[in-house]
Amino acid sequence: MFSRIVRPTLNTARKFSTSQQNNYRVTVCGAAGGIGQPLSLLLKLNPLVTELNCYDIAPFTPGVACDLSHIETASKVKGFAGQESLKDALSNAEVVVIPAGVPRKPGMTRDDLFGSNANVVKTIFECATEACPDAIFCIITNPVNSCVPIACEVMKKANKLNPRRIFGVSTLDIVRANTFVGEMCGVNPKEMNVPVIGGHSGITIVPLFSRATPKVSIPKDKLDALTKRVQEAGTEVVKAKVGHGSATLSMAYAGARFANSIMRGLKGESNVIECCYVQSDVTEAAYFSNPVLLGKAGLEKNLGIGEINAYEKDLVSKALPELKKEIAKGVDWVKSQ
Ligand SMILES: NC(=O)C1=CN([C@@H]2O[C@H](COP(=O)(O)OP(=O)(O)OC[C@H]3O[C@@H](n4cnc5c(N)ncnc54)[C@H](O)[C@@H]3O)[C@@H](O)[C@H]2O)C=CC1
Ligand SMILES: O=C([O-])CC(=O)C(=O)O
Repeated sequence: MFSRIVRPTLNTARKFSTSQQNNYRVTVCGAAGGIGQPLSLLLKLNPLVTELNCYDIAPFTPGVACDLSHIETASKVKGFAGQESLKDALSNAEVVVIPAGVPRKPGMTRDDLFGSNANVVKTIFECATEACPDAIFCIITNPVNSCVPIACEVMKKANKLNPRRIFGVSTLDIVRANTFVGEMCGVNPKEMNVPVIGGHSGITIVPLFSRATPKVSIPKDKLDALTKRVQEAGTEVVKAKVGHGSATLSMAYAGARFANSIMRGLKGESNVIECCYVQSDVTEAAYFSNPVLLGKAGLEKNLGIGEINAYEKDLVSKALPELKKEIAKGVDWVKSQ
């Protein structure tokens, strides 16, 4: 009997680390920040990550990498501080996750961050056109509605644009909708899946409760408040943090979930679907978030909006003018540079 028990040996540990070598080289830009640090931690724990490059302009970034490198998972962590190391940090990356840039303070809109963050995104993508043009890019930096068009325009200028590989991360909106509706209806939020479409700011965020799975019935008099809570959830956190930034921990979770889905798609897993903000012809807006099938190409298939009810159609029609304005702002800004 005892002889049949297989004990872990050094050999099996070696096998584990070898299998990891087929997985992905990931770079986090903004890795020393409020989102970047817990996001890098979650990526260090993900067996789909083989190499984790932590890049930030903050001089202590190698310290963040050193700290992470002591965690007993097989991936290798390296730290890169300062813009002169950006090219090395991005070189050969397969997945790049970008939470670099300034967060909101109370009273600001996400669009108020454009003046600081447009340039952050432009700089990273200008470097990426040389260092890792074929990587998959996951943009967290706000205003997401404008930053994704900025990234695409920079890649287009360099003749390197592949819109199937540039994503705005709106996963936190889905995570919040799942949580809020789950709490309201007595369903474990982990079991909930509420698509959220449109963009990632105020009224451009359109939760589709009619398409929630499992099916939930939300009383008519609660639907407006629930919709508004999802649309304003970022501001709820900004206010609660009283001047000390915006969502970081829930965003790190959401960013890690999205990056994990990207890597599962790259691995060839079937039926990996996430709502995300991408270049699109689904509506009159040139960028739009809705469920997409992820795969080896990045965006394998845009699944569109699907059936929505009159209430949700009205939300989409209110979202579109704002979304188009924020998209044009990003596109025009790159063209003016
Ligand atoms: N997509 C979404 O759902 C969400 C987006 N965000 C956005 O994520 C961004 C980051 O938020 P936090 O981590 O809370 O801010 P933070 O200020 O804590 O961290 C940002 C980090 O970016 C670094 N950074 C600034 N300029 C840089 C550059 N040019 N290159 C590389 N790194 C640079 C800073 O040194 C800092 O470490 C903000 O724009 C925020 O609005 C935040 C929450 C949710
Ligand atoms: O609200 C903010 O500024 C950060 C953000 O995008 C969110 O939490 O959804």
